[in-house]
Amino acid sequence: MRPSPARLRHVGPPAGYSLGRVIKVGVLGARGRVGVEVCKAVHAAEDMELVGAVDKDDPLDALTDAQVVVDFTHPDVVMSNLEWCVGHGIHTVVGTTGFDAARLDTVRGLLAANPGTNALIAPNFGIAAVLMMHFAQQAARYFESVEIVELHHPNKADAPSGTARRTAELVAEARAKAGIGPSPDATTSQLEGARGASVDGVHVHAVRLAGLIAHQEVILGGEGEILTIRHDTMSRSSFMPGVLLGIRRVQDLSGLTVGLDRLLDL
Ligand SMILES: NC(=O)C1=CN([C@@H]2O[C@H](COP(=O)(O)OP(=O)(O)OC[C@H]3O[C@@H](n4cnc5c(N)ncnc54)[C@H](OP(=O)(O)O)[C@@H]3O)[C@@H](O)[C@H]2O)C=CC1
Ligand SMILES: O=C(O)C1=N[C@H](C(=O)O)C[C@H](O)C1
Repeated sequence: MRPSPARLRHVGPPAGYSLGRVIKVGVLGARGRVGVEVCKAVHAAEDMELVGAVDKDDPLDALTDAQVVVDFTHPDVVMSNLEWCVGHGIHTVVGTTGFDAARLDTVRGLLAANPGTNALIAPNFGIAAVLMMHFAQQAARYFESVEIVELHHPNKADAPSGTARRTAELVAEARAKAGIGPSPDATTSQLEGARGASVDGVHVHAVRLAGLIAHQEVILGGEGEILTIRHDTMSRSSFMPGVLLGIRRVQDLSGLTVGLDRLLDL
């Protein structure tokens, strides 16, 4: 028998896990591009039951029976969704983007007021995307220059992407730890926006283009050479193994966990 690749070992039910234990799952954003995939994946999982599928203007009460709610909605509504779920003692797995340090602190406060309720918030549930971020963080300390280009479908609400923001934070953290200063840049005259947004000092450029799904390049430059780390999402089904892993694990976490990397052996 062919050995299963490590990525599959990480995403199936853990060894010793009883398939008799069915997790009741609700989905917020159920008619959205990702929400539809989540409903299909939960429905197909033997150890899960889809007990509520809610979209814009549907009553949240439809989620009352859920043990875990998955949220792929919109940065403008995710905080009130979280408030409702945590207030009802329901664990959450959140893919919706738009979380900065202040929002994460608010979530920590909500969870502290409802002990025993946990949340997993991840800017990207794709295993390859998580590895791309991890490799970028590892490489960051060896290069003088770094910039990030993220490329997405034109219906995306936020820019830059949550993944690009998080990658920039991780890269900036690694550079600071290694004592590397800002990337060299002698620009003195520019059209506003030409150099992208600065996230913790790392320049991030956002492309919105018909035909794309979700893609990112981290470009690192040093003496006479360039390293490009690129990730391409070819289908939104790629997020599902990570989402299912989050659903299976969130009940055993403690309070707030940020990033799918925290559930993997990286
Ligand atoms: N972490 C990850 O791996 C990934 C994260 N994302 C993020 O997930 C989010 C959703 O992405 P995507 O599926 O493409 O977006 P969509 O716009 O396709 O889906 C969002 C859905 O949520 C609905 N919605 C809006 N408000 C509410 C509400 N208050 N309650 C319930 N449902 C609501 C929307 O309805 P309507 O259209 O009527 O407004 C829509 O059907 C984004 O923030 C995106 O960046 C996306 C892919 C992967
Ligand atoms: O909106 C999307 O499509 C995606 N959003 C997430 C992000 O903002 O990083 C994840 C992925 O890039 C797809």
